[in-house]
Amino acid sequence: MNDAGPSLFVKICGLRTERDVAAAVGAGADAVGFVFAESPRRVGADVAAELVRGVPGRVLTVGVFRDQPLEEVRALARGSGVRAVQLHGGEGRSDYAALAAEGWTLIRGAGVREGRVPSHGEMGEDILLLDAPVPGSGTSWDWTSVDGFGPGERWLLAGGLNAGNVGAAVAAARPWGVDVSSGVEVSRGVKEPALIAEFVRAARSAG
Ligand SMILES: O=C(O)c1ccccc1N[C@@H]1O[C@H](COP(=O)(O)O)[C@@H](O)[C@H]1O
Repeated sequence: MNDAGPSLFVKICGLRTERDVAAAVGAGADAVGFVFAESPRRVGADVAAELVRGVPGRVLTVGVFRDQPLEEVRALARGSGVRAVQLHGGEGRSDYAALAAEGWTLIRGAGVREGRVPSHGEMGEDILLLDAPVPGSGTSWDWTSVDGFGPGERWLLAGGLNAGNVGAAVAAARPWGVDVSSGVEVSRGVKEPALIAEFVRAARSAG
């Protein structure tokens, strides 16, 4: 995985077509996400596998799940060939431990409610993703409520980001990386290459 180093790690999520993947990879994204949870962005394992094959090794491929049985997560992650699993539901420590033992990089999606910011590593995740309470909804939250992550802690800021606000969000919260879906779409589930390029540029110049 690109360890981001001094520059901001950028993930583009909810890709559904070869055009989306080409736009994200061409713009210089560090990670691309494929949604297997209930969503207008949902893809099946076969479509995702085809898309994953077109992603260069320097880019982390991520499968996104929400409240799905562990067996289903395993089957979709294996079938698609993603290298990381992002969990957004009520999965427990034992689920994280089982998936970690099988070698996936684990991202924990956690909603920030009423300013309560979860701690990094509570479930044994590699990367914490702080999001709005409803993931993938394009809703933002109070980024200034984040305080106290150490420089070595890998956490992604997500929720309602776009090229116009990512600079201010990064300045306020100082994340390790950022993640976007709705903010690079022209309509729900439909990505726009120009918005992806603009987002990556804005994020990179902020971080
Ligand atoms: O995108 C979805 O539909 C989705 C469904 C279930 C879990 C997570 C989902 N997406 C994640 O939501 C955030 C950001 O979303 P947005 O930019 O506010 O639209 C991102 O982490 C996606 O991976």
